[in-house]
Amino acid sequence: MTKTKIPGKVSLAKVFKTIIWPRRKHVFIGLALIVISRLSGLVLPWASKYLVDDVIPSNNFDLLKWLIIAVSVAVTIQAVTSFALTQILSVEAQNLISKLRAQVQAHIIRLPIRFFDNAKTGELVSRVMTDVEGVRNLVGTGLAQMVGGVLTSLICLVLLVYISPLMTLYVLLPVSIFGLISLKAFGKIRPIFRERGKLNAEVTGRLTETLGGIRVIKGFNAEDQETKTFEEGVNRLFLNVKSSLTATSFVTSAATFLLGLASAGIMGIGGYMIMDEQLSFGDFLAFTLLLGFMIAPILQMSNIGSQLTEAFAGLDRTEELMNLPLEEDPGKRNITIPEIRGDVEFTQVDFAYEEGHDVVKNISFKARAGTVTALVGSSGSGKTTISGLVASFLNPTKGQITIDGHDLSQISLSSYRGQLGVVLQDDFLFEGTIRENIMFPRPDASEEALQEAVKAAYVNQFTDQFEMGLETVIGERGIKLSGGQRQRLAIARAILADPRTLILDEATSNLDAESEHFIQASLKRLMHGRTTFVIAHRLSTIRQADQILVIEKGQIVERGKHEELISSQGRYYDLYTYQARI
Ligand SMILES: Nc1ncnc2c1ncn2[C@@H]1O[C@H](COP(=O)(O)OP(=O)(O)OP(=O)(O)O)[C@@H](O)[C@H]1O
Repeated sequence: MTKTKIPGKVSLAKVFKTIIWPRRKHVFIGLALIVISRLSGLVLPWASKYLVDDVIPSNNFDLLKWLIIAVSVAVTIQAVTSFALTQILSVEAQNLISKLRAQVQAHIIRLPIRFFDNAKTGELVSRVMTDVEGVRNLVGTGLAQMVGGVLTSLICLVLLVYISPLMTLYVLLPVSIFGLISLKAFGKIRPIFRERGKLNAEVTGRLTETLGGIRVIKGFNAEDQETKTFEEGVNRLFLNVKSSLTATSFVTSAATFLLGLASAGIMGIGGYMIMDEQLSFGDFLAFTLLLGFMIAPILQMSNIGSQLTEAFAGLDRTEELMNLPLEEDPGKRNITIPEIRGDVEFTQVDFAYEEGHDVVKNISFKARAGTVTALVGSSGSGKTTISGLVASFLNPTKGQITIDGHDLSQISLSSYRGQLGVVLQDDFLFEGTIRENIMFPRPDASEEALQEAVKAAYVNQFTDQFEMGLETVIGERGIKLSGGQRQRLAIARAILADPRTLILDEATSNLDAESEHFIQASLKRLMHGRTTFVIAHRLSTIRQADQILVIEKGQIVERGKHEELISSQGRYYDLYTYQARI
């Protein structure tokens, strides 16, 4: 095989150790079956020799009967073994694909938020679903066919030599040339396959975004633009496939030509030898048939070779992802907090998305357990970044954040986030029922708890009017609900999750007075008794806050309660008066 020679992240040894060896039972059974299958396949050509040389000339009906029985048994064995082979190997390969997909998904979902800032969703989807598919060629019938093919070729070779060493020698020359050509060709194809995986992911990624943003695209009449971008993407994909097709078709044509040449030669040499009585008719017939059996797997090799190349290219890309370090590092995050009170403290915290460009600087404040801290300030001042630091989505580049006195960077994320709740502006709702969306952080919550949350967030105010009530399906991202309804649903979800610490990014949408009233009331209920950080846009929320932090250019420029800040007539007063962001 050519694969070991090509520089790549996944070596043949590693694939053998991690993918093939753990499935050795399946692979060995598969190989045994393929050997049996191929050996029984040889009975037919070998029987022809006896038919022509022994049965026909001497009218040997008894031998004819045995020959037919032998061929029928062999054909039956062949059929049964190839069926069993597919069952065992293909099923195991699909099983492996499912496991790998689950592993890759589990890894990706545990990568830090920063990874997702720089990745396209659709591209990641393609990496989970498509990149691992190639392994079916490693565990599935691809590898078995290849090994079986090599074996059949070798056995045929021995039989060919036995029949006529001279003709065999003549055949081996073009076959060796073909072998060299295909080795070279597959060396060229692997990088093309790697590139194809990348292109495929890019094109799928863009398409997913386009479909997700269909309203904006239609709103700006940008359909043509999007179609053009997509066409460019699929065209690049086409060019990639085309270049690999050129290499594979070259291999196939080379095979046809060289092997055709061999057959013509055999005709000549064989014909001459029969006339010269060095070779019997039966031998000639068996030689030609066996030659076919020897060559067929070699031809198949070009196909299997590209399948295996594809498998390796996909595994390379998967390996790249699996090597990315996870967000949760048990070596570093070794404090488990079973139950938090919710005292949060920032001490001289800096954070930069890009090295050297601090987005928040020297942030110090205390948020006592159960209090509400409102973050206000103009757009881009760093409010979301600070709340991301509280959620540990981001880690300070300098300074320290503590929860109940423990350094947040050392607390195990699962123990912390299990007690954290987030309600974001563009909240995550998925295709499913209202009930499923509310229960998703706590799928085992009781019906009473659910009903309580539904009431506390005034969700029943609108679900009662739906024919299906809580069982109403809301469409992808909650598209079938109004903005206010979506907010209430997200609040009900957080109430049901009952977190100790809460991050709330208030939606800015202007709602009618009644909706506004329900949302204010449900927010009040949600924030009660929890350490809350709220990026606040509602005056009512800000008035309730125990402390307001006014953020400008990543720094706290003012702090205090609403009345205090109004009376000091500083930045907050300006914001409040001009209603710039409040
Ligand atoms: N993922 C990111 N990568 C690089 N820079 C970012 C990223 N997210 C935010 N920034 C930058 O950090 C700064 C602060 O952004 P942040 O989102 O915290 O502001 P904000 O106060 O929440 O703004 P808004 O009220 O408009 O949501 C901005 O200048 C923004 O461009």
